[in-house]
Amino acid sequence: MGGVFAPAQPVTAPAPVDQDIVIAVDSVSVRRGNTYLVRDVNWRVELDERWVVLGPNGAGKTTLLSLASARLHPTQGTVHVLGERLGRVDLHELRTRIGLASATVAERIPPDETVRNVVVTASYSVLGRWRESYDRMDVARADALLSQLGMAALADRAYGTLSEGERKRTQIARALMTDPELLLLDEPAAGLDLGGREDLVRRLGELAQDPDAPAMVLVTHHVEEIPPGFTHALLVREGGVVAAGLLRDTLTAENLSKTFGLPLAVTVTDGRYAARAI
Ligand SMILES: Nc1ncnc2c1ncn2[C@@H]1O[C@H](COP(=O)(O)OP(=O)(O)OP(=O)(O)O)[C@@H](O)[C@H]1O
Repeated sequence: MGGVFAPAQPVTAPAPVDQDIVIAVDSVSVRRGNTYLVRDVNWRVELDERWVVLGPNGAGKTTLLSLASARLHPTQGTVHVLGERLGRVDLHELRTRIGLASATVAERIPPDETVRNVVVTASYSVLGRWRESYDRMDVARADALLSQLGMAALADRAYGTLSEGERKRTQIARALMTDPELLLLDEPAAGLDLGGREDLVRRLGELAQDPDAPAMVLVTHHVEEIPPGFTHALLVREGGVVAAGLLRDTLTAENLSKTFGLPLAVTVTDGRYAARAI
């Protein structure tokens, strides 16, 4: 893929952390009552990195993504996103610099909206077509993104008539519409059949290997869904970090077994991971 991404933008706001650091999570806990959703987490994501966040149900993955997307404040510790400290910045403005595709965002897409409008309206931070017309450049960008994601032929279809795989690709095009500095994908392959998953993994792999694409964080339960070109992994269990770092060093049988709480064997073939119980 290539062509629709502007070269990576330097972080312009005064940065209390290193400007190459896109997400800085320092000693962060999120608590609701007596329950820790995440506990004492440290995590750093740099500009040119593509991270996968992996862990079982309830491990705290979505909570971490909510912090990274400036939708949640930590109970303890500090979070910087794109050089801005949560709690000291206009969250609405910060969110316009972040692309997010998640089930929660998807639920709010009107089913009768055309695919093109679902994508193009991201420029105005609204869901649904509230304006009568859009700049031609916005429409051209939306069409270019839809084309990259294999959705050109469906641009005029109503979103509600799409298959699950087509919806996921539309959501990703929408998340990329504002040329974000950070792209967050929460379980993008959930609910897809084998063909749909493989198609999406291939497209995300192409995106991951585009040097002009934004920093990326992808949440998943399955190592099979890690696109080639992803560089780092954060393994979480019960709100805590089991291991973090370069994918090849982190995604070991030992770490994965600890993360999922059962003995697992891990294989890598042509940049694709697979895991099975032993
Ligand atoms: N408001 C809340 N009050 C109490 N517990 C909560 C609240 N929100 C989330 N939790 C709990 O925090 C834990 C972490 O939730 P989170 O959604 O971050 O996990 P996850 O790793 O994304 O899970 P999944 O893979 O199932 O989506 C879960 O056990 C969840 O039930």
